[in-house]
Amino acid sequence: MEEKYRILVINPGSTSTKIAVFDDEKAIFEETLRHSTEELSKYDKVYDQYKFRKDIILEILNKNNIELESLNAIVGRGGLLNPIEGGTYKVNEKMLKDLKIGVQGEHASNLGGIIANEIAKMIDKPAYIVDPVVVDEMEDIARISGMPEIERRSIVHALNQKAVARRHSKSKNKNYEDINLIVAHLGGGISVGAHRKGKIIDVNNALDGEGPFSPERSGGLPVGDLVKLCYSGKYSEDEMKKKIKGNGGLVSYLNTNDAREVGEMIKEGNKEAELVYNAMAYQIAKEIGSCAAVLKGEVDGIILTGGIAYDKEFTKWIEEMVKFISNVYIYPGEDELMALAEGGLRVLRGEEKAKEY
Ligand SMILES: Nc1ncnc2c1ncn2[C@@H]1O[C@H](COP(=O)(O)OP(=O)(O)OP(=O)(O)O)[C@@H](O)[C@H]1O
Ligand SMILES: CCCC(=O)O
Repeated sequence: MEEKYRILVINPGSTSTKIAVFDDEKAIFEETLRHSTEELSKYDKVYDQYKFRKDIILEILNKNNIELESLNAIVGRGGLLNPIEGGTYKVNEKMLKDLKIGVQGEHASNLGGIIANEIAKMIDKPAYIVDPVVVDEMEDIARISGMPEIERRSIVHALNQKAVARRHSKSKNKNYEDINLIVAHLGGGISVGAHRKGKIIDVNNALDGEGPFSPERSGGLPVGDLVKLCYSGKYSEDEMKKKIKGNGGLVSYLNTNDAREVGEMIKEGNKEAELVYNAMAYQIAKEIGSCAAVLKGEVDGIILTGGIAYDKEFTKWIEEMVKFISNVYIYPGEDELMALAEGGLRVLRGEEKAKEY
């Protein structure tokens, strides 16, 4: 009989930690632990939160009668490590060091590998991360920015993009590694990736001012005007960074990062809201068009996923602009916990070898 595996998965976000325990592909419980600004403001750095978050996870496992010893592995969401190719990675010392210092910056997901490792150590079981946001499968040609001092980087919702792309391929009885897809993750940040035969060969950097604007990020900007604003004396460096990430996009025009609220504004006749929301769809469609060029027009499907993909009117605007390229498929929301479990299971079952960071 086939062996069964029990996996704890941990997905730390900026204001929450989502956890679940899976018996093979079946979630036996799932919980979102919310952290108030007050709780988190005690900590200077993201890394300093790890013990606080780990202790709550252990408490919840205990409350749900999950014996730590019953777990076969712990899988955390991977963070801003050095660029790596997609897959499941064993947490090792070098990774822990880079997650701790935030080698490419601070991000709540840096805690995923750290907490997974801490819990795994208690029971002498392996800890893994899967498809972190730094998955980098870009081709050399895509790295050239046009200014030698600046190289383009891949920062992408790889976990959800790859999980949805695999799920879609399976539904079409194809291997992800045999087809070409364009995947647009429409969340708080937006990344649009060109997937060629299982690799994301180009994508906009979703954290740092590339691609479409998003609910709270500016996306790409006219650079001359941006330089002028930086030197206008009106804003500090931190304030400028905040205008690009955090207070950019929908927030800067409409004072909300909630696409549902924008939908309500439009229903109430707010013309500015309509124009701005429409512009976000327009920029996403343009980015999909760029990916189609990267894939030389050989596109087996366009996938829209993430929270905003629930908005049928919004996805219709995009579809109208890009359906000439390929069929559009909608996978609303994200299933990152399941994606983490699937990544762990592929290794435990010997279908994939864990990679070394
Ligand atoms: N039913 C819905 N209809 C329209 N928009 C929605 C719906 N549900 C969520 N959203 C929007 O989706 C956005 C958040 O998406 P999501 O939850 O994927 O992002 P996140 O996990 O916070 O960030 P990220 O995906 O960048 O990691 C918000 O703007 C939210 O308003
Ligand atoms: C791709 C970066 C993840 C995020 O939106 O924070």
